[in-house]
Amino acid sequence: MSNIQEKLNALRDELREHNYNYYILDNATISDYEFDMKLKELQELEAKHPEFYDPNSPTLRVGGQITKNFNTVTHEYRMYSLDNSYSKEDLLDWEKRIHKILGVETVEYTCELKYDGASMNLTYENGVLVRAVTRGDGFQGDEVTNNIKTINTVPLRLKGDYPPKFDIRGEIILPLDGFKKMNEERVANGEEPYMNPRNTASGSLKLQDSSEVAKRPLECLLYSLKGEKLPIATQFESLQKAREWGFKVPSVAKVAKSVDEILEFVNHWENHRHELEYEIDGVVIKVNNLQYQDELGYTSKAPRWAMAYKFKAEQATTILNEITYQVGRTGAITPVANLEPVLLAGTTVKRASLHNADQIAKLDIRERDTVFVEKGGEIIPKIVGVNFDLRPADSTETVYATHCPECNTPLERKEGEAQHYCPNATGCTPQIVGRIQHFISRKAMDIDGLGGETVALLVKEGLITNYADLYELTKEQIIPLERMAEKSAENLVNGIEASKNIPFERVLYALGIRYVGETVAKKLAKHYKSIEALINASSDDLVAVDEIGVKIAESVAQFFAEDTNLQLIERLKAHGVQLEFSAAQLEGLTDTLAGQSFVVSGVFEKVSRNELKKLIENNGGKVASSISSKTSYVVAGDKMGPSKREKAEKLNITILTEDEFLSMIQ
Ligand SMILES: NC(=O)c1ccc[n+]([C@@H]2O[C@H](COP(=O)([O-])OP(=O)(O)OC[C@H]3O[C@@H](n4cnc5c(N)ncnc54)[C@H](O)[C@@H]3O)[C@@H](O)[C@H]2O)c1
Ligand SMILES: [Zn+2]
Repeated sequence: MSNIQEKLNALRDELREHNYNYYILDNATISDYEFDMKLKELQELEAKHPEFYDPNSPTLRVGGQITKNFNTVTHEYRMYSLDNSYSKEDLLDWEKRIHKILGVETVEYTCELKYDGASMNLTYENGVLVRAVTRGDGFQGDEVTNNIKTINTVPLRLKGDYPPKFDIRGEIILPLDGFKKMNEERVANGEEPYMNPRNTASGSLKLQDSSEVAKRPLECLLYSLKGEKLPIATQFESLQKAREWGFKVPSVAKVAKSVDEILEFVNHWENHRHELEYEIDGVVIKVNNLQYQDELGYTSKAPRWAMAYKFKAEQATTILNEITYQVGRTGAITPVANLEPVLLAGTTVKRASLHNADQIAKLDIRERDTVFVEKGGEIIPKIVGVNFDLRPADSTETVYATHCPECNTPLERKEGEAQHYCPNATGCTPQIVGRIQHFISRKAMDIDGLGGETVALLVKEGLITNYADLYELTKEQIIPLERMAEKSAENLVNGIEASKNIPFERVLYALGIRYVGETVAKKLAKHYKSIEALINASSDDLVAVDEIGVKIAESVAQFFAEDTNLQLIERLKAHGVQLEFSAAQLEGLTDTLAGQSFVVSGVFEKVSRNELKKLIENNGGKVASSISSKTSYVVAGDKMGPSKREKAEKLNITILTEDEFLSMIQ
């Protein structure tokens, strides 16, 4: 094999690997810019050496794939990628090509934002959403209609003068605010935060359980119409129409009449991108006239009538002074890069997250290295690479911490987990403080008059070492503390007293059991009704509870296997904290429907649909949203959908009337 051919093959293989990491694993290992530069290198090599043509080259194909987890659907109109440009010269070249093909002197363009998410094709027939399919390899994609239906900004029914049948394309994105909230919740539950909004949006579409997708604040931004004889003449008009029919189409799009006007739009958004509620990675420029678009057509991978102008991720170069380690409330260790301060995306950055030991090893990051720092949608900036040319000659490989920086206990790492842990839960200060801070937090015991800093102070002064100690604090102990006075001390003690009324499910969440977030705590509380019953449940019992997986079950069982935890619970109980359902909560709760799954459809007479669902759950049953072979009963009211009825009959599932259902729980 010739050298050139070897090089071509190596580049193609490398890019295929990156495509796989990016589209399938949602876990890219190089920046988009680096990827684009490598792709460009391959393109140029291939152009010089047509003798090594490969129809499967990454330069000729859309990078994604279909997965085997969903129905595969062939797109009626192929979904393409976009060509990239990074400079004015690139744009001028493109314009020249367009003028030449069309044989005209001036062309109008629509400039739009390039939303950074996952592409989606929606099919509407008679104003109703019938199908949602991912881009896949461009020819075929995964049918994810059920997942897409959970997104509020996807209209299920259109309004206005929509065409009888058409496809519309858009980007599924996760707005920054929602992304931040999801991550805060994950961190509070002792889980690792998601890397960035794009990966999380794209990963969400691949979930098998649409009720999980529904919990994520995804949005769909639309940008293109496809269909036969659509009543539109320009791209700009199609955006307006789509908006009228009920789609979410950002209103910033502009018509430009020259490359200079395009660049004005580009520059504006490069500077103002941080004011948007979601991430963009550039601008998309499209020939406005649809007739012209037809004439220009497509290359093997992208339309000739459109061009992406990509922003480079905002990057800075600086020196990594020191790697330190932070200990979280669950004992999880996070390595932190302490940087020579540097200006990035409008703020001074001094620290960056290094995620875990694998990440450090993968990028071969060392102290005193010159590193590239990027800030995307992440809350904390991250290091994306090292400038190896500037590495000091006496540099040595980073040896990950072996002992806890706070209490010097040897760190542990469980099989299959990325994070190291300090196992010294009861003797390691940040874990002690973190657990108490979690206990008092708003969604947990919500203790008025007590904040995170005061907790740290109380621990430092040796007044408390666990959350049960809070209930033994006296006003006299608190008054002498820094920034405390008679009144604030009184508020604090009253706040602690009042927390004794917080219901059991929130107390359970407050205990800070790993993986037991708000939702899981509610489920467990409802199922077991008292801490006693929960303590006596084995890991196997726990797994049998609906929606409790092995990971959660083991974590719960392990928590209650520890004597120190049991002692804490005894003390909480003695102080009057709610460790079981109250009489009011217990009222109306039974196990009558345990193990049965219900689908509710139609309109009811005696109870509302929501009340009906509540009755099912309160009696131990499960409510599902769609009929499957796992459904035990369908409760049918007036106007039950004919397709649901048909499906239930086909699967031989008993259909109950409202009265029949109510008599089951009498
Ligand atoms: N870092 C990596 O390892 C890696 C690997 C593969 C791909 N990538 C990145 O992905 C890019 C190639 O990806 P691609 O083909 O998915 O897409 P792309 O991001 O280059 O452009 C095409 C996509 O842009 C989206 N888009 C957003 N707003 C749009 C708008 N207003 N109008 C039209 N389309 C809009 C559409 O989903 C469309 O499919 C590469 O250039 C690279 O930057 C990175
Ligand atoms: Zn420790």
